Amino acid sequence: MDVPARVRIVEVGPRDGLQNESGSISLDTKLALLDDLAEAGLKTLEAGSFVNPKWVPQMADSEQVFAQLQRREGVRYTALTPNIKGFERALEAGADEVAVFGAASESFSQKNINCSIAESLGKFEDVMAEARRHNIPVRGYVSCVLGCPYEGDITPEAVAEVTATLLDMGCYEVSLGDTIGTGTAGSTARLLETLLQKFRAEQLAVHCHDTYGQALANILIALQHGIATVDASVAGLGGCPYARGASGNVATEDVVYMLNGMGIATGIDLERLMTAGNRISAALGRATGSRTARALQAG
Ligand SMILES: CC(C)(COP(=O)([O-])OP(=O)([O-])OC[C@H]1O[C@@H](n2cnc3c(N)ncnc32)[C@H](O)[C@@H]1OP(=O)([O-])[O-])[C@@H](O)C(=O)NCCC(=O)NCCSC(=O)C[C@@](C)(O)CC(=O)[O-]
Repeated sequence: MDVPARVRIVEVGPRDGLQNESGSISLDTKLALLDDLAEAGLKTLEAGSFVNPKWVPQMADSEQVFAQLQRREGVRYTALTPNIKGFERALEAGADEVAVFGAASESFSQKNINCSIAESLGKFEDVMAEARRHNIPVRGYVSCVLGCPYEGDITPEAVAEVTATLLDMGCYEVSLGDTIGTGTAGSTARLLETLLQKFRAEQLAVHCHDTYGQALANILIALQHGIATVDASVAGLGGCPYARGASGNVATEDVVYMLNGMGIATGIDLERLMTAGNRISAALGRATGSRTARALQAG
């Protein structure tokens, strides 16, 4: 299959990237990051999450983030909402889109959102009904699609089952989370071959953590299977609080560099994106996790 001519990048750095940081990050730093990312041309920014602040304290100020962010024309500011309480908070805050997040692993579901997969899907139905009433698009996530920190291997059939339920209930797209980054080109291809017998490529996105250095290879496989939505995190920020040792998402800069080289359009300015990555890395007191940024800025 031909690779897509254009790829939409969903920037998850402000949420997935920052949610696991233990030090305090000022509201101004978060707002500057969102502004820098919009300036670089990103059109979908996952700006925060409306979860229990006791479990993910770094996202406790998501209301303030939404209240104070500098909205840009054509940019969608999105948030995670695990249940109706989260949805109500997101609605009140003015999120343009929300995401429900399930898992293909029972153990991960319990650790992450404190309920079974079946219970989580019931909660997402409630979110979906309210979202429909308010015309808010809902994205779905499935975590652990290529491995679980507690259960090990996960079958493509288990992923297909949760994906089907999320799409049936009205998610416009399902993002396939390789939460601990154990997937390889081989396992990604096997997963997608199963999923694409049931779903269209336009219904799927990939969300690759780079823990084992496999993310770009897995994204390339996804592109070759016609998938045209890729999640990424500027400067490779992040890690999942419920998956010990998980590194950040693939760095957005690295994805854009690869796509530029393949002649695939993204609408993103790599220089400006690196500026965004440098600023947030400096604010966090560390070097960027983007190999592209490190190489292009060396010397
Ligand atoms: C899901 C819950 C909320 C269930 O939490 P729970 O404890 O089962 O909820 P509950 O309904 O039993 O309520 C208990 C307390 O939580 C409060 N509560 C209940 N819901 C909310 C809410 N929405 N916002 C704020 N507060 C909430 C509720 O009000 C109550 O407060 P209390 O009466 O004790 O003071 C909890 O387990 C939680 O917050 N978990 C954190 C989940 C999370 O953010 N995980 C990280 C993101 S997922 C991820 O990173 C993976 C992804 C998406 O990137 C893809 C990939 O890489 O695979």
